[in-house]
Amino acid sequence: MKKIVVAIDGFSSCGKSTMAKELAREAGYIYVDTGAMYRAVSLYCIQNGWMTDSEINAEELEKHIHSIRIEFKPNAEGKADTYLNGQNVENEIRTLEVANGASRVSTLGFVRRELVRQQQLMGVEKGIVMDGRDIGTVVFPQAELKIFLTASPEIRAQRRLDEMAAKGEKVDFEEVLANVKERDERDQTRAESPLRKADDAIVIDNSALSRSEQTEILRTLFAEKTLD
Ligand SMILES: Nc1ncnc2c1ncn2[C@@H]1O[C@H](COP(=O)(O)OP(=O)(O)O)[C@@H](O)[C@H]1O
Ligand SMILES: Nc1ccn([C@@H]2O[C@H](COP(=O)(O)OP(=O)(O)O)[C@@H](O)[C@H]2O)c(=O)n1
Repeated sequence: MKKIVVAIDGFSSCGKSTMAKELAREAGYIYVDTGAMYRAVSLYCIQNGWMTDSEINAEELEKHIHSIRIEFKPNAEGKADTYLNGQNVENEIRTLEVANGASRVSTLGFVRRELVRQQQLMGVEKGIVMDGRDIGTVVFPQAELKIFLTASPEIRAQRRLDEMAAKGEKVDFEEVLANVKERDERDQTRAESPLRKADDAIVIDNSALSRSEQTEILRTLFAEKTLD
């Protein structure tokens, strides 16, 4: 079976990482959550006091961009946790505040260039499933399988709310919905690598699909692309 690159892009909280992780596990591929990388940069800015509600200190961030080390290491359950300069930040990066900051730092060209460079290095040997916003358009335009995942904003907000509630976090639906819509809007309208469907991407709307149904669709597409 030939090794390929699988690029999964789409809107916030629609299930990209759920399907990407599942496929990577089954195929024995590396899985990379590029959103976690933008979230780690966001957390780094917050920790250093470089991000307020209205501004990002882009000058300081640019000076330090090469000192930000992001790694993924398996935890006791075998899932990859995100590390920022040696610290496990997997839980910290999943807040709405960090998500919002991620969508703001991701508009900066020098941030995107550095993270894209690292992502391309991770995929040189193929055998990788990567999810994000620009994987099929910018990071791996030659990816053999490209998916553009979507679902209605209300369904996506409810899924994210359920996930946060399961972790014991108290957030309200309107707050999560506003966060999802604001990030979608910023992702689609930014000048640098805006979120858009690659011309050769396959669109999957999973609003009415279960996790296993969406994985089955992906599994079938993957099998077709990896036939020798
Ligand atoms: N088809 C689905 N039906 C219901 N919930 C789903 C489905 N796919 C994913 N989820 C859940 O939705 C939430 C967001 O999924 P996630 O994979 O983190 O999205 P993304 O990577 O696009 O942000 C998670 O809690 C996940 O378990
Ligand atoms: N390849 C990527 C991945 C994420 N991002 C940005 O990073 C933010 C967080 O990404 P994420 O994938 O963790 O977000 P969710 O879909 O999990 O809510 C997004 O809102 C995007 O603005 C990006 O610009 N490019």
